[in-house]
Amino acid sequence: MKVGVVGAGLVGATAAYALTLRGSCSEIILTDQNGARARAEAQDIAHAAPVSHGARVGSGPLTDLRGSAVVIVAAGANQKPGESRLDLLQKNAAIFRELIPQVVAAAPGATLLIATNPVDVLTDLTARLAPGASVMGSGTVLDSARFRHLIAGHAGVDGTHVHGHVLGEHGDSEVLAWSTASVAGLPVADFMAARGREWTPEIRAQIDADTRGAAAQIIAGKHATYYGIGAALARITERVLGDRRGILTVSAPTPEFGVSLSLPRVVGRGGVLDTIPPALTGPERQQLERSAAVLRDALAALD
Ligand SMILES: NC(=O)C1=CN([C@@H]2O[C@H](COP(=O)(O)OP(=O)(O)OC[C@H]3O[C@@H](n4cnc5c(N)ncnc54)[C@H](O)[C@@H]3O)[C@@H](O)[C@H]2O)C=CC1
Ligand SMILES: CC(=O)C(=O)O
Repeated sequence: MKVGVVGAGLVGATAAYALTLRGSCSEIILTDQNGARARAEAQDIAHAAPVSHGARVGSGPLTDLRGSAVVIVAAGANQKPGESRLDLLQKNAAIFRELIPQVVAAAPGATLLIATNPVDVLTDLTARLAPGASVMGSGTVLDSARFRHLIAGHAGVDGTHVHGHVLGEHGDSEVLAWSTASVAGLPVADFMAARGREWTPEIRAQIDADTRGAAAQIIAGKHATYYGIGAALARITERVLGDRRGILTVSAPTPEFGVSLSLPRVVGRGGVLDTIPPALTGPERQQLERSAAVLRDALAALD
């Protein structure tokens, strides 16, 4: 039940904090090229352990990842205001080419959970750099949470009872699969009608814009996003550690599309156990094809 975190910046440290508060694992090791940062974050998070679930939280070099069942990779540059995730590709790919072989050497057998952006293309790159390893990206787990949160706000209910998937790229071309969305088992429009809530094409369009634009809005306000992704990474990790077989829209190499992207997948011990083909409408399927094409172009730019 040991989890490694590579990159102890805002995302890596927040994931470690979420794992600690949720009692997701018994040991967490933070590692970063900035050793002082990793040490300080580990020390700070360790102080939350005795008042939560008692996880052992430490820091060290990459070799200390040995024995990790899951290694979360959040090392690399984040977006500056106005930058897209794909703008980070060449910079973060260079980091991954050096880093991933060292991670695999230190923690053979670990499931590698990629968070660094552009997460889909870096998931593909990691799968190439670590042949045979279990590799997935956090994909659109965060975007699906944003989608559910926004629907829940209009429905006037707790977001855990809202279901709905964002598919494709974790990025500008992502697809809000409205046909998969439901509240209390009802299609969203039916639920809103049953509760007498306002539900119009304009509200749907605003939810689309706010889901797609959430990262840019938050980055404009505070330079980075980390709480949502921290919780999402903890949840994905728990599904692997506990072999929970949760359905999550993680990113993984997908032969049908020739690239890593997000689809609903069964996640348990060993990572992605199965992919559930979503029943999409024609226009949703076309959007998904377009999103895959964006990612294929980005991947080709790496070669
Ligand atoms: N997948 C998702 O949904 C999300 C992904 N992200 C991405 O996560 C990544 C990290 O973002 P932040 O934590 O905000 O950035 P940050 O700048 O706070 O942290 C990045 C850390 O990576 C470390 N690092 C860089 N190169 C390294 C190397 N070779 N070895 C070890 N450590 C190295 C840096 O020292 C730094 O501590 C970015 O690419 C960001 O875009 C951010 C939010 C959501
Ligand atoms: C930064 C990023 O990828 C997000 O918050 O969605």
